[in-house]
Amino acid sequence: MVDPHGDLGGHDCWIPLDSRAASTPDFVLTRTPDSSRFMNSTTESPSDAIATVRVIPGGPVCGSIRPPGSKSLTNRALLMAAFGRGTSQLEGALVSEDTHVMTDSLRKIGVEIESHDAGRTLVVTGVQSAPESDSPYDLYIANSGTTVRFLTAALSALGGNYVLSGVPRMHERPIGDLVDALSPVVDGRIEAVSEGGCPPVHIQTAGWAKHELSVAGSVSSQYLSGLMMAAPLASRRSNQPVTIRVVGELVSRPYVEMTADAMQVFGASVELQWPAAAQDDVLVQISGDYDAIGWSIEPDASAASYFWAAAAISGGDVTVNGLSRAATQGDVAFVDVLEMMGCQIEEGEDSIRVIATNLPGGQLRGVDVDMNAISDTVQTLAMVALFANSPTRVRGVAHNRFKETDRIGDLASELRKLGATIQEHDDGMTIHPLSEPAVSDESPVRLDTYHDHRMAMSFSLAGLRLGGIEIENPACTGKTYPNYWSDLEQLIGRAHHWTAE
Ligand SMILES: O=C(O)C1=C[C@@H](OP(=O)(O)O)[C@@H](O)[C@H](O)C1
Ligand SMILES: C=C(OP(=O)(O)O)C(=O)O
Repeated sequence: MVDPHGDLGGHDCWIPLDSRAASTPDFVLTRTPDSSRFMNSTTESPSDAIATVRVIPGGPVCGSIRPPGSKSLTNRALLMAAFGRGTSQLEGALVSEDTHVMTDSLRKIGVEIESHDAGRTLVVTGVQSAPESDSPYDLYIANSGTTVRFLTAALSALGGNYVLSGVPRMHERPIGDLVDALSPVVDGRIEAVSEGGCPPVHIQTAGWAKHELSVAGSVSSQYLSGLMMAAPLASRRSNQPVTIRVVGELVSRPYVEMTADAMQVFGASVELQWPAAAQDDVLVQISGDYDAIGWSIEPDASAASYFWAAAAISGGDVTVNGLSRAATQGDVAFVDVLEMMGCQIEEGEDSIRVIATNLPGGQLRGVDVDMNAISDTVQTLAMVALFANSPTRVRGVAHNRFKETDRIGDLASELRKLGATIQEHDDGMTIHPLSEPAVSDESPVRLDTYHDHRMAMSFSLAGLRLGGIEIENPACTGKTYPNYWSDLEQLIGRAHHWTAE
């Protein structure tokens, strides 16, 4: 028994991940040779695939971990390096489906990307002009919102002929507001062909002909981020700064600040003007171009939320390394919500530790919280809220209905299967404490994940306290975190239970 921090007040804690010598993960996801399915390559043969996983409940989770690189930063960095001047080196990149479809698409249109250290180091040589082709480039973007929205904007500014398509759910995820922003400015045509303005997206342009745009931001901030990152490509042609006006509400503001920060790291100049009054519009002015740089990518803060929540839910003590409150990613603010619920937060120079070992009576408090800025952590919070002593109201996340799945309606359905009382609201939900669980080792419950990585990772947290939770299609974490299950096993110090199809 190792006490990783030395002040755990008599709680039983496991050996911290960082100090466990030569531990071998029990679960490593790899694709089957035909790429059609995932399998656990430590125990399964290529013909098997994983059907469900159960996390075995136990005591407090204590230890430390460094999640893989940020998806949002990796896909921004890839895009800017791909169209920058010279060769950039990205360290600590995320290796996952969302970043794979970005690198794959960029390579397809002629961007040279060398991969080292199993994909965590990427050397990218930028291209400056539209690729030649008689027929459109077919780019597969799976269900990656960042990839389709960032590429749509950038490729329309670069010029060329492209079709971007993905999985069926991607063809239900809106991109109409971005296409409407681009249609009046492109020299050519752009169209989202599925009902309601959803991908596939068809692009055939010779770049942008104008340098003033308006975009709506109430469905996704990725439209504005995409336009901002595309602007330097358009400025090359016009030699004029680009001005973007956001009409109406803008969701997920920290991601726009992240875009501006990252663009400045790559040498572009960005002036972001936030409205002084509610009725004013957000205004962005962009000039300059992208230089080649060396950049080290932060660990993913949305992924970190699962480990911080594991401490809160289990009365444990978890340190996430590589992130501080000064991180570029807004999702580090998830620890503020845990603090409101009663957890103690300790910030190191390059780490954030969540301590829940000294909660009075082990009790978390329910909270009333606007999560518009940190909407990827709503599912994580919902799991913590089940174990609080009063209801939790989540506000400001109507846009969560447009993500990998309807993250309000579908989340409510799955929580109800566990016996929870949930009220659904237009802009969020109320989660009542789980007083009488409808799940146990004797009466297992199978939770659907809707191909949503965050559903799967969040449900694993409920499994730390409740026996019998079977999470279907655990491989869907591959969208942003292929090694989630083995990292969790190592952190909690016990193996999960797997079933094959
Ligand atoms: O810009 C980004 O990197 C992201 C923005 C957010 O999307 P919305 O702006 O659609 O909320 C977030 O949910 C997504 O995971 C990543
Ligand atoms: C919403 C998400 O991803 P995206 O919009 O980039 O597909 C997410 O990762 O939770």
